[in-house]
Amino acid sequence: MIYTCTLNPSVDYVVEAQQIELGKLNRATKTAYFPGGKGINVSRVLKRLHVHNVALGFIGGFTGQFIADELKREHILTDFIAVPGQTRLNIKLKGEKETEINGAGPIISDEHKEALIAKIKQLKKGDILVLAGSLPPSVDDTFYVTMIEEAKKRRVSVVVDTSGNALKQAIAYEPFLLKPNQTELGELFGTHIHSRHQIIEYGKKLIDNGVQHVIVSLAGDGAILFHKDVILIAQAPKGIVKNSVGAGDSMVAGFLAAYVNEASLEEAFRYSVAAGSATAFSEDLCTEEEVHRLLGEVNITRMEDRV
Ligand SMILES: Nc1ncnc2c1ncn2[C@@H]1O[C@H](COP(=O)(O)OP(=O)(O)O)[C@@H](O)[C@H]1O
Ligand SMILES: O=P(O)(O)OC[C@H]1O[C@](O)(COP(=O)(O)O)[C@@H](O)[C@@H]1O
Repeated sequence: MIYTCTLNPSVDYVVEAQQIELGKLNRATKTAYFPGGKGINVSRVLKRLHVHNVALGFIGGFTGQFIADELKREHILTDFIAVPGQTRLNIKLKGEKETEINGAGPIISDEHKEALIAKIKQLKKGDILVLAGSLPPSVDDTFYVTMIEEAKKRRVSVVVDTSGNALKQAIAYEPFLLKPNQTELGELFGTHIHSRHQIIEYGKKLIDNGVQHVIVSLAGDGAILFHKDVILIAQAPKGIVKNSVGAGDSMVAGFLAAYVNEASLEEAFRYSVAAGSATAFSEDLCTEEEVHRLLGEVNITRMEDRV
């Protein structure tokens, strides 16, 4: 079974306006609410690709209830821990440019943290645990390490899609998959990445450190996959971007969906990039139909001689 874990879910409130001027009254032309947070997005895309999974994490208040209701409506299994306070509301402003304001999230007590660890202790050999997104301010960034340690004791494969220190600490545990974007990859090594050459250099370092698969996502420029001695470079399909929120999460889901269906590495990567782009070209997350439509448009080349 695949378990996703979102410590800090969100209701993503997407607001479109012709132009947005700070300090003035702006009128929206369109608004929408989506259940969000990185693990929850992974769960929603997996389900659309017919892969059963369970969404774990903390939810609270009317925003948390909205997430629980929406996932139920989509027939996604959940095992959330209800906490006092409100799940955050993340604002995604779409004017001439995309601007995001992500909330901080509620306070999580030690008792609730322990309740989540108890759920991780129930996982079994062969399960996959996806740890995705930021941590609420009251949760120390070593909490992911605690969860990874419990998962690894049980031979559960761990996927990590977060940033900052939490991501840095995860590397020592040789996760199954990391999906940093270019900025996050640079942060991991305390640098800014400006070239393809640097992406290759730092991607290889992650593999040399024991990470099993690394996908560095490059938004409209596609992605690069690293695994053992293999480096695959994908060009993303071209299209009109409607809402790129969740594109990275869709990549993780696409890769896992193909992996559990025993696809080859290249096919799993193709599926991953198609899912990311299908989400970027959709208002909500991708549909299976759109992912399949884009598969043939993902151009993958192999970088020879990984030395
Ligand atoms: N403008 C775009 N055109 C085509 N595909 C895109 C675009 N933006 C994102 N994608 C797809 O989504 C994937 C993840 O996007 P990215 O923005 O790098 O992730 P994140 O949201 O994690 O930063 C990309 O690798 C690509 O496949
Ligand atoms: O946990 P964080 O880092 O604040 O990110 C949460 C946000 O990320 C998202 O999961 C989208 O992530 P991506 O665009 O990176 O795929 C939104 O649904 C949510 O608002």
